[in-house]
Amino acid sequence: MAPVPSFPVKVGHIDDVQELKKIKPSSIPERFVRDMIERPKLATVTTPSSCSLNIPVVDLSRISNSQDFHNEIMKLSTSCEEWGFFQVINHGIDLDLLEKMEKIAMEFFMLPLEEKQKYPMAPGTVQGYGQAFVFSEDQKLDWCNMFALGVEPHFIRNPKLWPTKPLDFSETVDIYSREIRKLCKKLLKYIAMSLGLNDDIFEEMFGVAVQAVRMNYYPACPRPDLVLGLSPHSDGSALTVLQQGKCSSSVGLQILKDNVWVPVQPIPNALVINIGDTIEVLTNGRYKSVEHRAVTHQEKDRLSIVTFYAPSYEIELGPLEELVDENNPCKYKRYNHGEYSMHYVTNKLQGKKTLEFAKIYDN
Ligand SMILES: COC(=O)C(/C=C/C1=C(C)CCCC1(C)C)=C/O[C@H]1C=C(C)C(=O)O1
Ligand SMILES: O=C(O)CCC(=O)C(=O)O
Ligand SMILES: [Fe+2]
Repeated sequence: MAPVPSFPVKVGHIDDVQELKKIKPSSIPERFVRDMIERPKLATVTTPSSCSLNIPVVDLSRISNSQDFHNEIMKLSTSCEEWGFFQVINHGIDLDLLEKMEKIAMEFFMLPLEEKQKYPMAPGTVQGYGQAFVFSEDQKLDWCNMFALGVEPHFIRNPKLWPTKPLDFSETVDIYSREIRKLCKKLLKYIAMSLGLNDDIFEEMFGVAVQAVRMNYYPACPRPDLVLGLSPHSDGSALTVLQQGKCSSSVGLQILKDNVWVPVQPIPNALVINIGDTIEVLTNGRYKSVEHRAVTHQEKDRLSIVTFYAPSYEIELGPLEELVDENNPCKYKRYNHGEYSMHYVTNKLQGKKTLEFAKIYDN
């Protein structure tokens, strides 16, 4: 079963940030204003050390070339261990398709509010148009409009939430998702190789993988120093593939490395990949599901298109025995992924707190 909370959720009024921007309020509504500790530091005051760091870039064409294979797989391994994030170039996905996906996502967000509200995200759920992960009336809100759809397997789809406008929206999401699915399978093979495991291990274990797509639209914000585009979180997926909008050039994604928020500089035509909680658990913490967030910009808007790729809800998982020994004692319990998904989607985004579900604390 797809994870859906069964309890009633009262979230209060949630302002649509695109509409807010149009009425130009004299101040930012209180529900969006973050406590001091959470507020992002603007680029001008970001420490120089964090600015000079860049997440690694993995070139997939080098992995399929026998001469470069070893070095590139090593780079993939270091990226997953030290960063939990990397950008892939030469990923093989048709650039026109990426562009088309960006175009239809943008066209959707530019529709009148009444049209978008035909596909509402019900309080406490994660599919449709609105704000996900809001569970109470006093919870702070993100400066973001989201539109999310379950894609695979088909039973997680809610056909009522697939828009009829723009006309080619659903077809494009389907074609795009098929290509991203192939990429995820390929990446998981390489990740398995980088760990010295059988390259089919994840594919065989995952069953029919769950796949969802979320489009995040962050309008420009008059006070980016007070708000967050997206709250800090780690992803509950095995892998996440993130496409940053080309038209919107603002840098918005930040990852937490050694306690510093490091901005991810978009590389044209690259895709950002991050390790999700499932791979952290399976690798017994060797590959990290890293906390990340999005910030907004005073003048520029930003779009991101995010695919979550995860095992079937039926599977039981825990650290792979090959990655547990006396030097690396088992850090996570075994659990059912459907239960983890339910836990993930019924809790607010709060850094790495959701993964506490699986942690063993006594070693
Ligand atoms: C920040 O994370 C998410 O929005 C998210 C949601 C994914 C989903 C949908 C949009 C539709 C129904 C399925 C699913 C829960 C996957 C993250 O996805 C992660 C979280 C879990 C758990 C997971 O498996 O993928
Ligand atoms: O917009 C971004 O860059 C971050 C999106 C993200 O982390 C998510 O949707 O889970
Ligand atoms: Fe994320």
